[in-house]
Amino acid sequence: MKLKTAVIQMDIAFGKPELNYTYVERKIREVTSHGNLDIIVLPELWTTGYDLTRLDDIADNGAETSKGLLSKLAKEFRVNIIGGSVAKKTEKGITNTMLVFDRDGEVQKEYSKAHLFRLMDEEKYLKEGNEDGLFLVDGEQCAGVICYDIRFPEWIRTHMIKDTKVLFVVAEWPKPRIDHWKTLLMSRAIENQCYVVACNRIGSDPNNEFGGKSMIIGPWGEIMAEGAEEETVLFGELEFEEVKKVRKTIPIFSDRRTELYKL
Ligand SMILES: NC(=O)CCC(=O)C(=O)O
Repeated sequence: MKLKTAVIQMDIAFGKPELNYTYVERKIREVTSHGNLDIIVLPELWTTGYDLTRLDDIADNGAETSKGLLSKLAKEFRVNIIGGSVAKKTEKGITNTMLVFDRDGEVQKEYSKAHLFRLMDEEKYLKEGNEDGLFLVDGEQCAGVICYDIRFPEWIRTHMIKDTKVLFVVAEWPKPRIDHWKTLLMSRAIENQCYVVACNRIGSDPNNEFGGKSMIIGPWGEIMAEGAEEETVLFGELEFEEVKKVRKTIPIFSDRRTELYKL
């Protein structure tokens, strides 16, 4: 089975959810008009950007508005949507939450960022998640994590030992560390022998310039598509048989010596 995937690398209007909703709807209508797509991926915090000091006013209550829009589009175009993440207002606080929809527009997963990034003050305004990022896409095991999460290989590995074939990464990764971004994504793909589909934003906000370089990486570590620093859509086909082949050639999952690993 081959899944045609589109990664929407976009700018985000700082603290202006309405503008971002309009933009994302237009963009999804545009990419789906190019032909049959199976998966669409959006970046981190695409409704608000990192306007953290105003989150009390602009975070999405229960993520209901974001869910309404993405569910409608997923159903209309019969496409899976890895809906980046949004600032979700809950009774316990605001979370940075990934929303995943299947082709019927049903929510398949909500994953809240487990590792909050202090360099961008996340811990002051957001509550961390405590659940895994596992979900199925068309019946195949996938996982999703958010930006800084990729610096924790042990967190990613806990997802990968479930025979997970694709790791989706949604991000707002700043330009000064874009080499880390690329190296970390490549490493996660090679060490887990999986596809990595990573969506970063471009543009800037009052505190950061973001680096783009969204990527689709194959299970052998090959770069299948890479964005520049401008608005773009990356396309790639994910073929689950490829993951099986790589894992058979170098069987790292069965060669693991977990009795030696003291974490
Ligand atoms: N939004 C984020 O989590 C950014 C993570 C980051 O920049 C890093 O260097 O890690």
